Amino acid sequence: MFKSSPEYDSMTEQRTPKMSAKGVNVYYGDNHAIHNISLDLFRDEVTALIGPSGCGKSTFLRCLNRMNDTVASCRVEGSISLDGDDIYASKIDVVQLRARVGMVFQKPNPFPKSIYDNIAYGPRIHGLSNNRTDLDEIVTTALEKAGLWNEVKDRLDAPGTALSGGQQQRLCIARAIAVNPEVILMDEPCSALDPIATAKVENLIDELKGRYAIIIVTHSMQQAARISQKTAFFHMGDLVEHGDTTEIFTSPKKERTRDYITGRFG
Ligand SMILES: Nc1ncnc2c1ncn2[C@@H]1O[C@H](COP(=O)(O)OP(=O)(O)OP(=O)(O)O)[C@@H](O)[C@H]1O
Repeated sequence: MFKSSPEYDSMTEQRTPKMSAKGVNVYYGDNHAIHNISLDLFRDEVTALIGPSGCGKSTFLRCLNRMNDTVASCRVEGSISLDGDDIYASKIDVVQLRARVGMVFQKPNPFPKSIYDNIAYGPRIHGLSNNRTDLDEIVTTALEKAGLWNEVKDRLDAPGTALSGGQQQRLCIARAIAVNPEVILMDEPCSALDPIATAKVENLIDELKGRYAIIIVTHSMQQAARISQKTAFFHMGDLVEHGDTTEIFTSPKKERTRDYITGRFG
């Protein structure tokens, strides 16, 4: 369905974005929620979306795997591509798209199934395993990558919902990983977690960034500074500024960004 593309174009010596948004506008009925957003997202990088409540961070994030399709009043204009292919094209299979562009939500949401079946569900419906041995391997690997294997290996049949909040969130990350995504979207993945569980998820994000493009919505500027390489600052539906995280936090170019990061509003 999609053509594969190199991460790096040796002719132009430029990195090819994994995903690219161009002129994206989103409306909920008459509410023009985000305005003309253009942003490139790269593999091997964590991009943090920051900004005050209601500025459109989650709306933009949800456009990247068409989660907004589920909101009846929502209209998306502009273009968003994955490896150069328009994800809003009519030929696109949205279930496949959401496997390639996985999502982790604010509140851990394991299925009411065993730990094993939480992970095995996606690979089963996407036909990624031919037999139980393959499936066992996928489950083990996903739990290892999510840093959860040692904590759950002796109780794979226990319900996912019986894990602690932090473990549940890592289970949800393992579930996203199990279907071989290329991009992982995270919508405030630590906001329901305590500081220790947050630190584990942040370490995990850092380990995962070498394999995926990760885009994370966070209310915490400290978290954005700790875990992201790129930061995009949204305000009232505008993408005000985007660039290297260090630069955004130490020498922002726009006054609105400066005011936000210095705590003048937000
Ligand atoms: N499902 C929805 N239906 C109608 N309007 C919505 C919906 N989701 C978001 N909006 C509106 O879109 C605008 C942007 O909201 P969004 O949730 O994207 O902001 P946000 O920056 O992620 O906020 P927060 O940090 O509080 O989660 C707001 O005006 C909000 O009321």
